[in-house]
Amino acid sequence: MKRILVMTAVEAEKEAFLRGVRGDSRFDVHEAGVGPVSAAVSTAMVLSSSAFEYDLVVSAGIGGGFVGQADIGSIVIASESIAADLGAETPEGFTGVDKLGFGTNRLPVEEKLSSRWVEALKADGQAVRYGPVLTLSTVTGTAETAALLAERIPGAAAEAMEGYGVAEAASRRGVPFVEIRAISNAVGPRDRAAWRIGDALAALETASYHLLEAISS
Ligand SMILES: O=C(O)c1cccc(C(=O)CC[C@H]2O[C@@H](n3cnc4c(=O)[nH]cnc43)[C@H](O)[C@@H]2O)c1
Repeated sequence: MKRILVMTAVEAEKEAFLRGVRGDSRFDVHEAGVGPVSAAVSTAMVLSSSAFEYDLVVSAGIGGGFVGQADIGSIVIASESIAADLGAETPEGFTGVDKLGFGTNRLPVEEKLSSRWVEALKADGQAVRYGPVLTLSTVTGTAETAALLAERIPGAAAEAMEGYGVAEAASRRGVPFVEIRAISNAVGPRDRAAWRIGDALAALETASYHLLEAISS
């Protein structure tokens, strides 16, 4: 693999990723900003202006883990990226754009690489989960919303705010996509005191190191 574009929301995530890949020159890491729109626009701008042809686009950062799926400090590698609030509120509950007939709110990942990444992390004894990662414009802040999301998307492992935007931009250019989330908090009642951002950034650094192994195997 010759050239990999990595999009993080903020600088702290970018720095953690760069530490993990030991400055490997195949990686271009950019800050995308917080949220799906900023992430999509930033990714599209890099892809359209870069002198490089990228072999892979990665959305990397911290995220919330669904209780029972991904503990704080663990890693989630996305099995798919889901725009979980892209749709309509109806009397029967949320209906996604796919069911409304307006396209899709699920985008695929590069599965072989994602699986190799999971195996490399497991071989190193890291806590890792392979499952759907939700992209939302609003951070879940109640147990009720967390339960609704988990019911609507069985197996949902993590939520964040950028992955689907990055995936959409990559998809438009036909570039394979993967997403990694290092878990900083539990999805549910808002409790900023419970965040473990430092632990999540350390996990993100470790995980990015194992991406080196996954792309080489
Ligand atoms: O103010 C709060 O209660 C709160 C709780 C969790 C996350 C936030 C953020 O503003 C984080 C935004 C930033 O970090 C990613 N992230 C991390 N945890 C989550 C989450 O549980 N749900 C969604 N995004 C999360 C996200 O990708 C952003 O880049 C505030």
